[in-house]
Amino acid sequence: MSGVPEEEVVAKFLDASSRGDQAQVTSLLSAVPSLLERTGPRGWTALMLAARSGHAGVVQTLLRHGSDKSRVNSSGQSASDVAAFWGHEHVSAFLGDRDGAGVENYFGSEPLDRLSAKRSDAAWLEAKKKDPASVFLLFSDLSPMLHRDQQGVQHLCRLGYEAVKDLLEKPEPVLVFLGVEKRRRSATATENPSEELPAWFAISSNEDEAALLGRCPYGEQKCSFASTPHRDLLHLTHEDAGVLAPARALLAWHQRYAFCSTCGSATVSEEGGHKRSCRKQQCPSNKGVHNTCYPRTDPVVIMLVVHPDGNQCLLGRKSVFPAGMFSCLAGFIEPGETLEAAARREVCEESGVLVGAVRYVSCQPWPMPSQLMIGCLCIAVATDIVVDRSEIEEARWFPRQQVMEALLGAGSRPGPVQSGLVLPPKQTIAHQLLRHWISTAANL
Ligand SMILES: NC(=O)C1=CN([C@@H]2O[C@H](COP(=O)(O)OP(=O)(O)OC[C@H]3O[C@@H](n4cnc5c(N)ncnc54)[C@H](O)[C@@H]3O)[C@@H](O)[C@H]2O)C=CC1
Ligand SMILES: [Mg+2]
Ligand SMILES: [Mg+2]
Ligand SMILES: [Mg+2]
Ligand SMILES: [Zn+2]
Repeated sequence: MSGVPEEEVVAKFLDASSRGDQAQVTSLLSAVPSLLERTGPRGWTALMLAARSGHAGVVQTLLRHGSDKSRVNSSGQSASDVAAFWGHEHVSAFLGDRDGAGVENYFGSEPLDRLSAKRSDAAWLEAKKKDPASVFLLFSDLSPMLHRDQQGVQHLCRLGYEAVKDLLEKPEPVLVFLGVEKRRRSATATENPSEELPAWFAISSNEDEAALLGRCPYGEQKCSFASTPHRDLLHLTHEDAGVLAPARALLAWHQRYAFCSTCGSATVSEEGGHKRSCRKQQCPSNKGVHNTCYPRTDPVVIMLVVHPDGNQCLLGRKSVFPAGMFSCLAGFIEPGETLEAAARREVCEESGVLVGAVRYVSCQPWPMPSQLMIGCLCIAVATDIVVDRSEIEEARWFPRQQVMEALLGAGSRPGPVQSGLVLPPKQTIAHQLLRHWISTAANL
């Protein structure tokens, strides 16, 4: 058995994978390694077939041989999607990927341990600020300083204490303690478990941007400040995006809450930048429990509404979207409202469609400036569309096939695809809700 494998061998290999016959899978692979990525009907690989039947041993063998877990079948489903649909959680655990597509939403990773108890320990915070191992992220008007590495990947610039010392010495610098690095699970035996890992801070400055770039450790040519946050901040690594989300939301809050909303006096930053208290001692906001001194997070519900026929979904477009782009409907949750009620109200207000069941799927911090996007899948009970033109320009039911084709075409940047439909990029929860629907619909 050498050269291009015969169809018969391919069929035997795919069949062994579906049956969970690990011995046969291993022996066929060692004789013909190129079998690994061969596909059967509708683009199903051995990995997808093993995942569908929950054969963890075969899945691990195929992954060890280098099977590509990001590959999708002709319906746009990955092996991880298939395993999740059939409830094989033990299998989807090793098929999950952390860099974009599945399990974790962009802006949602938590690479730092927030250590909230240390925020009120002024001496500890002071020592951490001066620690040469500490990392400072520098922001100018809510834009972080970024640098591009040789592979073209964008990172947050990590500055040391010496580079920002003078900014820290200014009266009341806008500084936020973000947390300390998490200990890596593969810590070596020589590592001291009680040793503290580097602390991270975000600092905002209104100094001239060119002067700030001069502080960059990578050389000012390689660094820049993001000019269009909604676009430029979507191209960081997953971990950097997870640090940026709280940093930007907190700095935006400091920028906007310089005065007490109860009495109008100036406020002062406390607790490592996680609280702003009124300077006037007798102010009611300084007594009892008040939410005026804590950073705000605005809950927004975002819905993928599915037609009762199960084969179409409702998408809308705002007039500011790029040509051809449609996305999930979304709206702020109002005080005293459940997320289910908000989902039904926003869909009805914006499109006239009536929603029945609402099911939570996943959420995403959205630091522009401080929303928490709560993603739901909804089932429509009345499908006539009457658009509220003051909120959205158009809403339409899109067939599953068209969404699938557009998803396959939607990379990290929106771009026209054959179907004419442009979807938001994979870093948005809107995109992930669409993927979720496609992967849990027919053909599995
Ligand atoms: N990550 C993603 O995939 C997506 C994120 N979004 C975000 O969700 C947010 C909300 O979606 P919209 O359709 O605009 O909401 P929406 O349908 O509730 O309409 C927005 C209007 O609601 C009012 N409003 C009520 N509470 C508000 C608050 N706390 N802050 C600001 N405005 C408030 C304002 O008049 C505003 O113009 C957007 O700002 C956008 O940033 C929206 C869609 C996709
Ligand atoms: Mg609305
Ligand atoms: Mg809306
Ligand atoms: Mg609204
Ligand atoms: Zn006050």
